[in-house]
Amino acid sequence: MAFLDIQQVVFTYPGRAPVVDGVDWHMQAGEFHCLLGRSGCGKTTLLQLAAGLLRPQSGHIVLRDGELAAPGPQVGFMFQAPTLLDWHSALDNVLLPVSLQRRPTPQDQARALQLLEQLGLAGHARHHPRQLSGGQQSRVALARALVLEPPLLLLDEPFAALDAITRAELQDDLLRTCRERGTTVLFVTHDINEAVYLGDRIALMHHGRIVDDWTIALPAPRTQAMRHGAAFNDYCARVRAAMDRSRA
Ligand SMILES: Nc1ncnc2c1ncn2[C@@H]1O[C@H](COP(=O)(O)OP(=O)(O)OP(=O)(O)O)[C@@H](O)[C@H]1O
Repeated sequence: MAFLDIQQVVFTYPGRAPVVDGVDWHMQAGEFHCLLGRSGCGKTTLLQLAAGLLRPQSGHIVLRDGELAAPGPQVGFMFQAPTLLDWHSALDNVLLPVSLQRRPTPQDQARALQLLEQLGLAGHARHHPRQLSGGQQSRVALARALVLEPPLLLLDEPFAALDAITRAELQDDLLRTCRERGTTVLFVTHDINEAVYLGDRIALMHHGRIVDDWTIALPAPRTQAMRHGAAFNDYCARVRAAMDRSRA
């Protein structure tokens, strides 16, 4: 059985045609999948369904062996904007999902500090968001999404606002951190290059449906040098051609 099983899911906002229109998608534990598609095709809505933030009108979303009914500690999120609390330190921002449930223990603090360290922010735990760069704020948001050690991580264009170099660094940090923890990741992006670099699989969404998908057989761990190789660029060209076909 799949770790995350999206079965024939349909979702419609009131008064509109279905935005998610019969999606089937299956992920095994520890896999990293990218969801790619043009603006407005339904990617964020599908991610919100997978998070339990929206309920499908028909179909099922099964996480491990239970139907997903509501958001919970089994799912971590990160969205495009880091949305940190400016009056909290980086460390307290990372601990926020814990603080909302109970008083953080020394073990929680140690885990949050370890995440900050893994993400290259060891010296910034006491800094406030306004004292951090955009890339550093995104790292804090990523650590916050991981602090409860969710087995499933849902990411919605988390690096879209960053410059290319910072983005590439964060992609490597994300891959390493999730590999070390065995986290299963569903990652929404517009960027073909990003999807090929990160994904074990890519799903292409168009008008609420998955219209194409690819298994990316590049070696793991990914290295920046792979971006210049023939295999990488061949995958990018194939995905690009499918996106061009799905323009209508
Ligand atoms: N709360 C809402 N109420 C009504 N319609 C909505 C709502 N949220 C999204 N939509 C519509 O549903 C469609 C899909 O939106 P969604 O945000 O899922 O697309 P997306 O693929 O993530 O787009 P983008 O890449 O631009 O973020 C769009 O046409 C959007 O206008």
